[in-house]
Amino acid sequence: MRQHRLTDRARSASSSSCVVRNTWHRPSGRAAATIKAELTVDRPKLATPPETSSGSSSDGQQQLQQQASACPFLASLPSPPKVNIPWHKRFQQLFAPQQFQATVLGGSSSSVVQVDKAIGFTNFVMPSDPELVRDAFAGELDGTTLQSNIKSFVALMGEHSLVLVQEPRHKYLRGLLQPAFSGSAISGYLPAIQALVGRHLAEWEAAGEAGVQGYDGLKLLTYEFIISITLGREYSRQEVLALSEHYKQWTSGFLAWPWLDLPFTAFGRSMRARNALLDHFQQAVTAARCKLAAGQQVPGIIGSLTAAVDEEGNRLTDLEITENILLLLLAGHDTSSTTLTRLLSVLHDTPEVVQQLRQEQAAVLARHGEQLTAAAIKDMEYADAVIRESLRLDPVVAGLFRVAAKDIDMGGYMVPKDTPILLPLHHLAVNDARWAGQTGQEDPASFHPERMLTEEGRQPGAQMPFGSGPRFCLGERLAMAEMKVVLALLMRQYDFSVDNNTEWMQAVGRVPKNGLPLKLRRLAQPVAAV
Ligand code: HEM
Repeated sequence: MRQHRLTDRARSASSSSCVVRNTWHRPSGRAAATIKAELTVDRPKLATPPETSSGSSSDGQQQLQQQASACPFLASLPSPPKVNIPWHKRFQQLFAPQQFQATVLGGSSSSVVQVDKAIGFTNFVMPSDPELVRDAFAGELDGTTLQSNIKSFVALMGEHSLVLVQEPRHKYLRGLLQPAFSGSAISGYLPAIQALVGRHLAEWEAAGEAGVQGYDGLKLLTYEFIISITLGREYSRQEVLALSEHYKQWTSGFLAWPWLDLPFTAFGRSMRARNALLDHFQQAVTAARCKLAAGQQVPGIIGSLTAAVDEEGNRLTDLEITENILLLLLAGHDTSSTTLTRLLSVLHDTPEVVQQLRQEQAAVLARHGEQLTAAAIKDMEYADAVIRESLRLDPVVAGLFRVAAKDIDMGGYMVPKDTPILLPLHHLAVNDARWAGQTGQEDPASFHPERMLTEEGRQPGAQMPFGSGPRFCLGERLAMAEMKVVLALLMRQYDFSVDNNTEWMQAVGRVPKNGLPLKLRRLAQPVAAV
């Protein structure tokens, strides 16, 4: 069905006419043609939004007060239909975001809904159309949306953190960080990644029948990975564990009350841990700058960051580098470990997928040899599909917030300036229209990597596990390379089993309550080139 979507964007607010840029939403989801139209609109009566129910409307009589926009066109639009979510269900937002999103969107066929404030919880609008979600991501570039910042997050991340700075500073900073994540940079990290993953697999094998806690093992692996690839050297286990203690203390502050930065408060302890991490990174930056000054190469992401220079010859300051290394620790650690944990769990139950992965490795070995080069990683199409399919069913980042930077038209509804916009990434991924109505192996609820290899499956569809727009995950290629190295080395040399008899709890993504006990046995006949 052809749907009309007016996005934004009042230019003149003072008269009864405003210039609006119209975009027409095509069912293909491709970027729409943009036309400028001069609209002269009589200010109509303000619309009262229809109310939809999640089965729990407070009194069924509530009428939303539409906030009037200064732009007559925007003022003529209705507010998104309201969904009433009882207070106790609002906690799902924290502990079961996927269920929360289904609760909010389940009862409405509208492309956008709104939810009121509740004690301790913000109000927000939630778009259910993937193209509106992409627009909200992209809106940071044309000033219609902003990244949302919460106080504790700003204090703990630091004002130079890429994830917090707003446009146009964000674009500038990202441009300086980008080379550290280019194809050639990742190619350079691959030998270290292969050696590191090989060491961890050998340790798990050495645990024999006692096995290891798979989730903890993967967390240690991805932590060591991000520390050593970022700081450009091998770290001893002792060093990794010491830094990991600071990391845990630091991240615990994200849930703490952020106004009392004192030694005995959780937030204060978290800030101390942040400082300890920054001190460590500062020493590494100083050493890297000395090496660069002496004309030596500095390996790792830190080498790229200390060498980065803009068109006018400006470099990143020490604080910009150290605060962004802190961000990489956060962005690149739990995300990959949770995805890999889910992967081990699902592969345990799908031996036919394991078999396919092994066949692919036999072919990759034949074409590229033992070394996992950039070409070999690129050649692992099936492993790529397996990871993307796992992220479809369980995107680690279940949802993200943005804020309306001004009054905007979202799918034909008026969303006032400063309204939080909750982007339901999990709900979109599992309800992707590409697989709707399929049955058997292809049922949308089934793990079926082959769907990702079809022409349709190669398109992004409603799946955005790495986000979209100007803040699309900077580490996506590095994360995919890391996860493919783990899959490749595991499949080539080992048989494995996990204890899947567990509940999954919400943390950064869903994690196993039982720690996912894991046993690794070396294959009697390792996968060989064919
Ligand atoms: C499975 C693994 C990963 C997933 C699912 C993931 C997901 C995401 C998502 C959804 C965003 C967008 C956030 C937003 O729009 O506000 C993001 C941003 C980001 N990610 Fe990842 N990520 C992963 C791994 C990594 C790794 C390994 C690194 C670095 C080593 C990394 C670095 C970043 C950075 C720096 C940003 C901020 C980009 C910006 O604001 O411009 N990520 N990631």
